Amino acid sequence: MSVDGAVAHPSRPRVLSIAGTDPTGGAGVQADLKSFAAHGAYGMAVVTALVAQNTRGVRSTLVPDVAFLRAQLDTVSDDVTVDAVKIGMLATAEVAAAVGAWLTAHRPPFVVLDPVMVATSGDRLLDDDAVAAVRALVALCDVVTPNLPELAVLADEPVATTWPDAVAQAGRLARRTGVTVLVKGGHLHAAGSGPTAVGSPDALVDATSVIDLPGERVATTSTHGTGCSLSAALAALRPARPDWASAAREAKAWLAGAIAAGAALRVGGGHGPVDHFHHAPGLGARAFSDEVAGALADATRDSLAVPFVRRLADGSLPYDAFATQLHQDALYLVEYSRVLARAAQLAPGGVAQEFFARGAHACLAVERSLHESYLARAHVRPTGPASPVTRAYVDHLAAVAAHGSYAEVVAAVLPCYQVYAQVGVALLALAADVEGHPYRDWVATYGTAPFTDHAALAGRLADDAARYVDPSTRARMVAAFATSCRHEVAFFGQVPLDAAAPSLPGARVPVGAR
Ligand SMILES: Nc1ncnc2c1ncn2[C@@H]1O[C@H](COP(=O)(O)OP(=O)(O)O)[C@@H](O)[C@H]1O
Ligand SMILES: Cc1ncc(COP(=O)(O)O)c(N)n1
Repeated sequence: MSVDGAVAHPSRPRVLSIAGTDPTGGAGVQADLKSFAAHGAYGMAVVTALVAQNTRGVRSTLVPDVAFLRAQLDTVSDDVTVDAVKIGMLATAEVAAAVGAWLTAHRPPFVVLDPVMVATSGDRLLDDDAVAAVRALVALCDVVTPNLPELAVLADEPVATTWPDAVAQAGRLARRTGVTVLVKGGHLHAAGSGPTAVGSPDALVDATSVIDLPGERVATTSTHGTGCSLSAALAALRPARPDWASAAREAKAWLAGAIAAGAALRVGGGHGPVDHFHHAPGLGARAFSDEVAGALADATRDSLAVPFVRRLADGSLPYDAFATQLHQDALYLVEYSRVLARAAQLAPGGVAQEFFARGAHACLAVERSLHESYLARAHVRPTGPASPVTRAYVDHLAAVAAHGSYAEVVAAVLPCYQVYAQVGVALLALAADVEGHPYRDWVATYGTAPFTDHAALAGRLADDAARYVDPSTRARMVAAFATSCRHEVAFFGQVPLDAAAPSLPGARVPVGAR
């Protein structure tokens, strides 16, 4: 008896695969477990046969003693409540009988049988003398999922060559056994009905009704394990769906996407597997912001340690030093605006394009207001070209903008938002302790919304951009971000403090993006 507390409702259906193996992961228990996970089920597996196979074919099969199979089955059911079962490759009559005996003793609520007989590669996976045992097992299940040749064997009739014939044959099998038949049309073309118009239909057929499950045919060789994956999806979905038809429709739609995405996996040179997780493309990917969080934290810490920033924090920074820095900032912003405009040009559209286009405009607006406010008040109004430090930063950004993809440009411009936001938040907290702090308003521009919101949104846009890039682009994104971080620190440290005049309190700052 299972002891896992059958009273409490489990967070996920507990679904068991009873099947053979495929070490290349496309069929058998390996495919079933992926299919279970892809549908949110907790997967378990009992192995009926060890199969040395790959996408090209089966080399050999080892069927463990049936006593060991029974031991595996009992080990599961003695401990775990099984909500649904998917049965696949049975290999021999003895294995089929042992599974039948276990099912009779421990009948889980939902049982799907994929009557595996021949692999996509053409290799036999069921002994000839095991057919009677599989037929006997059918009666113990809820749904059986034969392809056309398997349907013919179970019905003991010739292979159907047209789809209406196949559905009619499934109806006869359903009436004879009392079991629902999910008949699969993937073999229709091989059965000789021609490549046109038929698509890849399936149908859920019971004694009295036929539910069509139409499907487009995908032109691909990635069909290894399609039957395994479909039947496993059906078992995984059924405990959380109202009926078999809902589960089957959903499983079929998912499988179509999995087949279409299979070739991109680049697994094997024969009939490749399907992509069980095609519907979750971001799975396993680390967010770009998480990956560069260390570089951002280092740049923030190093910036806060720069004498210029420390004296900005305690309010003792001489005003002309501040003005000299802002002059460089203004020169920087004019060039940074061009790079943001490039990001807007390359952006996929929508929020990203608008964000960067607005940012490009805001830089020019802020540059103008810096001249009208802070710089106008300096004792000696700073003039002159960009410093080597400013130039180096701008050149780096321009190089990425000229040669890089959208994702790289976003990564390169991000530290300007994020280092300033983080430094701004820290400075604002420090400035709060200083009465009459002369730079409080300037600091607040970067340490509060909307600037901090803009920095966060820029981070999310970088995460979005990073999600689908290849590994080398991702590495260039990280490098561009890290380089910009170093330029940010150098930018804060570029004004020599000794030569500066005394501080001038009461500064006012325009609000806007940096
Ligand atoms: N080329 C294809 N395009 C779309 N769906 C397919 C294709 N080949 C098979 N299918 C679908 O995959 C599932 C398995 O079908 P089938 O190949 O008939 O069974 P099996 O894998 O057991 O031989 C069915 O839902 C079928 O409609
Ligand atoms: C262990 C095992 N079970 C089933 C299949 C059938 O695969 P397909 O779904 O491609 O017919 C297989 N190749 N290997």
